[in-house]
Amino acid sequence: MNTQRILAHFHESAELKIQAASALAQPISQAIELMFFALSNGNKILACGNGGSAADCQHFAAELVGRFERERFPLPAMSLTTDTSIMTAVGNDYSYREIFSKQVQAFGQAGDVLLAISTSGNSANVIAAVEAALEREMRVVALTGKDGGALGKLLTDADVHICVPHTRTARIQEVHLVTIHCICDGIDVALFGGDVNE
Ligand SMILES: O=C(CO)[C@@H](O)[C@H](O)[C@H](O)[C@H](O)COP(=O)(O)O
Ligand SMILES: [Zn+2]
Repeated sequence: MNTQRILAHFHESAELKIQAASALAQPISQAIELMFFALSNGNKILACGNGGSAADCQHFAAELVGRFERERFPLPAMSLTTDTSIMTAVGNDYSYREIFSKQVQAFGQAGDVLLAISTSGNSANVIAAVEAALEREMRVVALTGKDGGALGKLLTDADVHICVPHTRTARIQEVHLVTIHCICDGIDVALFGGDVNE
């Protein structure tokens, strides 16, 4: 295969990351503060998203419960994308739209944070989860792209919207991943101070 396409992917991805950094640094910093505040007060983080974003949720939860770059105690984060019995039962008996919102209603408590990931901001099940979270007085950190979709419009001033300025799903997901790593690093720095890579 012509390597031109491969080079184009790398270049577009790298250029977007550089371009998005200045726009996203502030909301990412707010997301770190919001999550650290919740964790410091005995609250937890729930995460939901579809497809590649489901994988991102699991990646994030693994880094909080296990570790990111430093040894530390486990932090309470849970991906709502992993229990196939819950998801198939709710999807089958109710609707696919409710597979995350029912779990938010079951596990979410006031003060918890929902990490809602959707590149379009228009996935009905992620939107329903955000609505359920807001009803429970949880805070929301939304990772989106494009124009933030319907999800972006639901958020309040107490929530954080990290909207990647691009239209291509794959590129948006790649920026979501570096954002997740920034958040994990920021939580570690908030816990322990400046780190090895400063
Ligand atoms: O990873 C990819 C595409 O790169 C896909 O699996 C993608 O995540 C799925 O099509 C999702 O259903 C897209 O949903 P969303 O990001 O618009 O909420
Ligand atoms: Zn993907």
